[in-house]
Amino acid sequence: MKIGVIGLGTVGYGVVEILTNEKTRLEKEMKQEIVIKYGCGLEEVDLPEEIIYTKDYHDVINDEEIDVVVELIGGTTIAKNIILEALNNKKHVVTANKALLAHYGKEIFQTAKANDVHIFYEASVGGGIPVLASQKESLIANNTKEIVGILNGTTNFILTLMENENLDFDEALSIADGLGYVEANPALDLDGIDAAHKICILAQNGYQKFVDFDQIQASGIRNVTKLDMDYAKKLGYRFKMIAQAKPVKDGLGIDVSATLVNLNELVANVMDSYNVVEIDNDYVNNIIYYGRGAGRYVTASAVVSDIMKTHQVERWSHDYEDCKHVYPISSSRYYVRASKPVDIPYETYYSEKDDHIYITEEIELTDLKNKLDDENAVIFKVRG
Ligand SMILES: NC(=O)C1=CN([C@@H]2O[C@H](COP(=O)(O)OP(=O)(O)OC[C@H]3O[C@@H](n4cnc5c(N)ncnc54)[C@H](OP(=O)(O)O)[C@@H]3O)[C@@H](O)[C@H]2O)C=CC1
Ligand SMILES: N[C@@H](CC=O)C(=O)O
Repeated sequence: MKIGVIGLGTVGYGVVEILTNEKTRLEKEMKQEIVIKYGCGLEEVDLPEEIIYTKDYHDVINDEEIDVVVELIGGTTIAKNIILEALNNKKHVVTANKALLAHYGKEIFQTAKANDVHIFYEASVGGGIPVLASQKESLIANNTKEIVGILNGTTNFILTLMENENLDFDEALSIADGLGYVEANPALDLDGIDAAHKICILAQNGYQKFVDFDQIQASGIRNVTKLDMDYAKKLGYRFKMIAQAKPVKDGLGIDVSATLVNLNELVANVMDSYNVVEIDNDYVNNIIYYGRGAGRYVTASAVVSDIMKTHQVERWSHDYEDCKHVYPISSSRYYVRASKPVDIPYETYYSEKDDHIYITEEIELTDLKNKLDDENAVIFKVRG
């Protein structure tokens, strides 16, 4: 097997390290030689001497000897060209690029099929957690009822540090960045877009439908304050950025939002950069995947497994229909902080200083907003 790794940053360099350190064991397992022929990056890094360094990805995708191209530069422009050109050159592709797959998955999967080559992308969801392989292989007997998860390590890490270390938002973000968790554009993490990319990929594979990413509504954690975190805790809840997908009417309900989760729920206790994915299935019922969702070796672990897979298994099928509609999931219980008492259906009421805190009964968001005579009221979803 001859591999070219394009992108030698956090994940790409980790892939080179793991493949180099584990070469003997992996070769024995795969019963073949495993060679990284190229490392491609914009700036030269320290590579083992047998690996050819190049700045130009064309060297990799046009080399007839290369059979696996590993795309780890991120983004949706050059990365898209790399992947489509590599597939059209009959190379297997491995990527961690969730943004690209959420936006252009259909075109990419169809190009792989047309060229009779594999594309694997386990690292794109949940870092090192083998959740996509489980969906495509181990859970294939089941129809998926619901997918719920914490899918972004950066925001979970920030929420954890804000709560446990009393750090402010920017301090926590800077630590997450130093640990290699944060996207090149941090807004993707903070505004829930990265989690939306991941729930889009999980929903596609779970419901065998291509989802139009632009129809997904996502919000992030920028509006979560220490004040609301403290009130949530007093009422027995913790803030988590929850991604959710389930069948709704003639399509799928998909949502990403900062949500108060009951402390008795397992999801509420997933801290640090850990991710969790709960998949409710019709035969095997609820299955929970838990592990680190971001970081060099965590992510590189999934990429290396996928590289091996290109030489092991049948191609994953992506013969999906288009999902007709994506709906927001707006019927929920809500946390409301208002500056005066309000007339809404509620389960719990708490008041401190000038704040009036409610946990509502299940209600449609528009009905709740209509009933609230307070434009400045703070509203978050509640779970559990
Ligand atoms: N970090 C993580 O924990 C995770 C990352 N991912 C995904 O993995 C992918 C890589 O992420 P990550 O390693 O963190 O990103 P980095 O920014 O650390 O690495 C990307 C590397 O690609 C290089 N690069 C950019 N353009 C080119 C090009 N045209 N040719 C060659 N190299 C290029 C960059 O160089 P330069 O810096 O000079 O621009 C950089 O070194 C992304 O899709 C990301 O979303 C997925 C799961 C977890
Ligand atoms: N920025 C992402 C990296 C992994 O996907 C995250 O924080 O989860």
